[in-house]
Parts: sequence; C-alpha cells; structure tokens
Amino acid sequence: MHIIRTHNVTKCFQGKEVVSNVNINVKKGEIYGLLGPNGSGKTTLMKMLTNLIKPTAGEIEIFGQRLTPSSSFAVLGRIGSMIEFPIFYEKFTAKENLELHCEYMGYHNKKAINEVLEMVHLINIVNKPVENFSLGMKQRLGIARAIITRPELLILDEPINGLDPVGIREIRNLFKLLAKEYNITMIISSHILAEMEQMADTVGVINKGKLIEEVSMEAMRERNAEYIELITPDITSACFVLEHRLYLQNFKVVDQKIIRIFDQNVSQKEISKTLILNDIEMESMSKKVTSLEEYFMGLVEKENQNQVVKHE
Ligand SMILES: Nc1ncnc2c1ncn2[C@@H]1O[C@H](COP(=O)(O)OP(=O)(O)OP(=O)(O)O)[C@@H](O)[C@H]1O
Repeated sequence: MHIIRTHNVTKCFQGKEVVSNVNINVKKGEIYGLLGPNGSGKTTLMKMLTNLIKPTAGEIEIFGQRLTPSSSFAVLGRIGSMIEFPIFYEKFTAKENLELHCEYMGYHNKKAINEVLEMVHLINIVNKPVENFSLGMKQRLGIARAIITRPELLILDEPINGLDPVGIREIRNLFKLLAKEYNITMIISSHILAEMEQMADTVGVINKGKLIEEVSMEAMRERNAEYIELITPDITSACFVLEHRLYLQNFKVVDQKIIRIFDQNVSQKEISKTLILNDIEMESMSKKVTSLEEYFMGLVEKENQNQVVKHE
C-alpha cells in the first residue's frame, strides 16, 4: 500500500519549472530518501506534500486521498513535518514550545512531551529558552515537534543538517526505530548519499527538478557488487570457457574486449589458470567495485549531459 503517490507534480516559479512531472511512490512503513544536490527541488516538493504551496500542475495522493485545500486539514493532522529550518518562539523553552504545538494540534498527552524530548536527547535542557540553542539542538527540537503527536507519516527536509556525527547517528537510529516499532512512514530529504545508504529503504534521486531514478536500496546494493574485470581479444572463447569450464553464470560482456564477472566464488587465479589452459589470450584482469557514489554521480551527470544535448 502506498502512503504517498504523486502524479506528474510540477511547480513553476516566475515561469521557471523547479519541479517537473515528478512521480514518487512511498510505501507504508518505509523510509523513503529523497536524494538530490542543493537546489534540485527537494524542499519545493516537500512543501507541496504538506500543502504549504500548491502544485502548478499534477496531483498528490496521501493516504489514498487526493490532496486539496479543503481536504487537507484532516490529512495534515496525520502528518508530522519539518520543512527547511524549524522556527520556534525563541523566548520560550523547549517544553513550552512543545506544549504550544500540542495545544494547536489538539493533542492532549502530558507524558508525550518528556518522552519525546528524551528520544531526541534534549531532556536535560527542557527549561532553557530556545534562543540559546545551537542549530543542531533546534533541529532535534524540530524533530521532537514533528513526532510528538505520533503521526502516521513524517516529512522531514534535511533533518540532519547541523548535527555532529554523534547526533547524526542518534537521529538515524531514532528514525529507524520510528519506522520499525511505530510503523511510521517517512520521507526524508538529503544531499548526502552515505546518509541515505544507511537509512533508506527506497531512494528517489532528484536533479534539476526531475526524478531521475526511484529504486529500492536492496536493488541498489545488488548493483553495487564487486566484480572481476577481464580484458581479452578473444571474447567468444573466453565466455565459452567461463560458462562451460568454470561453470560461471553471472558475467556480462560490456564491450568487444571486456567481460565483468560478478560470481563471488571464483578467484582471479582460478580464472587465469583456466583461460591459459584453454589457450585464451588475456590482456589484463583486475578486481573492481562500483560504489553507490559513482552510480549516483553517473546518473546525475548523464542527466546533465542529456540536457546540454537538448539545448544545443
Ligand atoms: N519561492 C520561490 N520563488 C522562486 N524560486 C524559488 C522559490 N522557492 C524555490 N525556488 C527555486 O527553486 C529551485 C529549487 O529549490 P529547493 O529549495 O526546492 O531545492 P532543494 O533541493 O531543497 O535545495 P536546498 O537543499 O538548497 O534547499 C531553486 O533554484 C530555488 O532557487
């Protein structure tokens, strides 16, 4: 079941498209990572999901219902969000800010405030005015405010901004807990691939307003496997030997001379010995790995090149 689906959602500012025909599909209970460089349209998309701005075209479906200005109140009550930098009443304490939020949301559970402050590790400073908070502390308080009413869906824009490495780890673990124990669906934006890698179940890659890939992390990791690259002028015979002498099944010819072998249970030594025995010439053999980073950079660069070609 999908919690969010967008259908060709588009947003223009002063005639310029900053989000173009985006179709995302967020499944119930998953952490969906919206990954893209700065300025790629992540915040704008999230603002549309939370009804802060209206799409220029396209439709948004949340909890199976079309998002409209009139239907939105009931829907938005089931969503917790933090878009851009969280804003608070600076003179008020963390506790008072959360009390005000609960009042506004009609959520009356006195215990929830301490529980949630504990979850984001702010319990020791509940009575300090927010104006004394660092960016990271405000970010944690923003997360606390987003989760306090136990929403079914969390929409968080760059939530780890301003956190130090320890803070990042704590918040990451909190998100995983919320997804797993409380079955909260989450869409989280970031420009840091490594962060998404450790958290997300599905990743949507956005660049220049366009969604260029939506893929499960599991499928991603499979693509990311190590392989042995073999360069040989005798590709047909080499393939024959790999298949019928070494009984390999998972290899791919990538060009006239190059074979990539993804089978993990064969060594380079074994391959070269068998090729030599079968009189097959070999130019080189090496172990390689495509990192996720390379893969995503490749995607973004390809998209950028396509646009250059289109403009020429
Ligand atoms: N209200 C606005 N009026 C005009 N242009 C806007 C407006 N809001 C955003 N933009 C432009 O839309 C593009 C996408 O911005 P957006 O903030 O959605 O990107 P982002 O991926 O969230 O980036 P960042 O991580 O830097 O916030 C940018 O070029 C930005 O300048």
